[in-house]
Amino acid sequence: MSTEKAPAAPSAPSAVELCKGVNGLDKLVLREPRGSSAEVYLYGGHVTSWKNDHGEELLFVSSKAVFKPPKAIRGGIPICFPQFSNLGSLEQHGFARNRFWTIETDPPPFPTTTSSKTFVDLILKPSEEDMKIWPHGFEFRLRVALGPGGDLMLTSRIRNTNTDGKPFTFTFAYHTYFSVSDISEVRVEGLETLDYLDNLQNRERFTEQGDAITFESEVDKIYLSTPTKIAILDHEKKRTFVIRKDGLPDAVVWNPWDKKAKAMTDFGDDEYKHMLCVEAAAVEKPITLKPGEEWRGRQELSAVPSSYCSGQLDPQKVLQGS
Ligand SMILES: O=P(O)(O)OC[C@H]1O[C@@H](O)[C@H](O)[C@@H](O)[C@@H]1O
Repeated sequence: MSTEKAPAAPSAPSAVELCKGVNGLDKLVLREPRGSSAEVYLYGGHVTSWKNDHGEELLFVSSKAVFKPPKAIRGGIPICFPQFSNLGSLEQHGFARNRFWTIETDPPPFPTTTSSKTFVDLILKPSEEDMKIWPHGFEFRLRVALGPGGDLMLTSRIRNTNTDGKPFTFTFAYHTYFSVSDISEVRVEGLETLDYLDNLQNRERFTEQGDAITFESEVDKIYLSTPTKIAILDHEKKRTFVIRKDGLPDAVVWNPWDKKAKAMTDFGDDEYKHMLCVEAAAVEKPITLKPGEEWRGRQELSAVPSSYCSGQLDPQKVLQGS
């Protein structure tokens, strides 16, 4: 009887790899066979890169971003939790974006199975220090997945693990920085005629006009009860980003423009021209969870050639002649 081992099958390159990023911080790199990729830092549970199958970067990260705690990384997809903006007693946008998350190898099953095989599961639990500023037990599970066609999917599951019987309340946002060629050539579709709170005018409530949103000055608005699908059309790049969201009724639209850009130390003076934040969020109606309850909020991003998506060139509409 031969004791020789059969030759090992050639191993495929690992779809998810843990390596060192800027300043030696741990990051995970997800790769899809067709070429798309994503990067996630354990610091902040923060997606810092999403590339299509041509290797083009789709997210904006500032050239001046500081990859050093306690500063949150400027760009990519910071997670705002348990507080959006300054709507509470915590630091701006909460603390999840500047804590170290851990990899969870065997998370509780998802109610629906995703088609993606390229994903990573992270978890954040409060430290003793966190409990002093926000006295609640929670488990925040984040799955970052890359679809076969290059779609980037983020699913958050937040569970109340309080043992004192108390509920807790939070606000939330996926603070996504999209990379755009020229902000003055960009428009956002899906928010027309909606009500919004204007952060630049004491969060006063206004109603958006009927046209797609375009940009010619600073914008900082919280659109309320938005549709599940929002599109960002980048004419120069001939690219459309489609945001699909679930459990996140609001959408924050932010561009700091020139003056605020200059005031931010971790943001280049002219970089506002090349980014736009459209943030799937739950802000107006905070989420309350009783002990044992879990909330789920999901965002799915895709980047498609514009001609397939803009209202006028929708192939269905062209076929129907409307
Ligand atoms: O500088 P930060 O804390 O990352 O926040 C950036 C911006 O984030 C947006 O979501 C807010 O609406 C803005 O008001 C804020 O300026």
